[in-house]
Amino acid sequence: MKKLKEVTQLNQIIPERVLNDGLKLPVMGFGTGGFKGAAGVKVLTSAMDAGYRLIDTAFNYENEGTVGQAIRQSSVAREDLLICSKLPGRRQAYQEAIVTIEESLYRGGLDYYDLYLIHWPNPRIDLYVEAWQAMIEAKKRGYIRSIGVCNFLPEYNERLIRETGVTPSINQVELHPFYNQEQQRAKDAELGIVTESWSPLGRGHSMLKDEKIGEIAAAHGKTNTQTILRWHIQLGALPIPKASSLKHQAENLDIFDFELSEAEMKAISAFSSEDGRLWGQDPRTHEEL
Ligand SMILES: NC(=O)C1=CN([C@@H]2O[C@H](COP(=O)(O)OP(=O)(O)OC[C@H]3O[C@@H](n4cnc5c(N)ncnc54)[C@H](OP(=O)(O)O)[C@@H]3O)[C@@H](O)[C@H]2O)C=CC1
Ligand SMILES: O=C(O)C(=O)[C@@H](O)[C@H](O)C(=O)CO
Repeated sequence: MKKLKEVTQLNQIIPERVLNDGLKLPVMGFGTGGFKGAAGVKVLTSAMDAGYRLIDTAFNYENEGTVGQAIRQSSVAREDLLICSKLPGRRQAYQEAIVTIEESLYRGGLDYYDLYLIHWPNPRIDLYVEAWQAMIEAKKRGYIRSIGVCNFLPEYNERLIRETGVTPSINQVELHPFYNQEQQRAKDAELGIVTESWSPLGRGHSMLKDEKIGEIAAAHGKTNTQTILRWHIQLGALPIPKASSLKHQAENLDIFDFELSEAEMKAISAFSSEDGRLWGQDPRTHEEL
């Protein structure tokens, strides 16, 4: 793997990678679930000003407006930011999906989203292919630059590709040391899809204080959180940690000057188990509307 430090450009804290449709994304983004209103705007402008460029929101977070307001207040130009939102499960029927994407744009006060993802597959309802067709159309209309999915098992992605000929650029899935998604990552990579890690820190899980991870972290003069984020990057996954204080935001950005060894990577991956999903959200059965 090319050392990430080598590909970092001037004035750009986070290195970039290229998606299968040519869109360039920072290798780490910023999660926004729960950041709303004036307090949310403050957190988000702080994150943008600190160096985060890829911002992850969703129709269902009810904070696309907060994200839009933060964009207008931050020191960063809109075109230098990559804003991602998501289509809720209850809006997967074709026409509803188109209108929802338009509504997402109005909520954010934006002309376009850089990325838009199907939030959950909800296979029982069986509308995700129709939703995908709407996303393809929304991209053609210029509402979205790049389209992807969340929580899609390999068979769901294969079906999208088979039935529409269009491969998602991103698959955002639960991924952290307790659930390292080894098979999902391999299959995403085979299909040319970048795996993004949601809840990359397990939402403040005890892994942030774990002694074994602490020993690895100490060997590099880093914190557990930095070590876990670095593990995501070296796996080839794209983490989107959330952090409410500038202290944590800055700490989480400071991960591009060290490299974990193969043994250290393996030791962190070894926390994982088959039932390691922290909230039991198996996309086969877990539905979100
Ligand atoms: N597509 C999907 O289905 C899903 C997508 N997501 C997306 O993923 C994003 C990230 O996941 P999320 O569930 O929010 O949780 P994370 O795994 O990002 O964890 C966030 C928690 O970690 C803490 N934290 C962050 N940095 C540090 C640090 N340096 N030291 C100590 N604690 C720290 C935060 O505390 P503090 O605020 O005090 O810094 C917060 O409590 C979401 O916000 C959302 O955008 C999430 C779930 C599902
Ligand atoms: O945060 C998200 O994007 C979700 O999909 C959440 O609903 C998450 O799965 C959750 O918090 C469920 O309790």
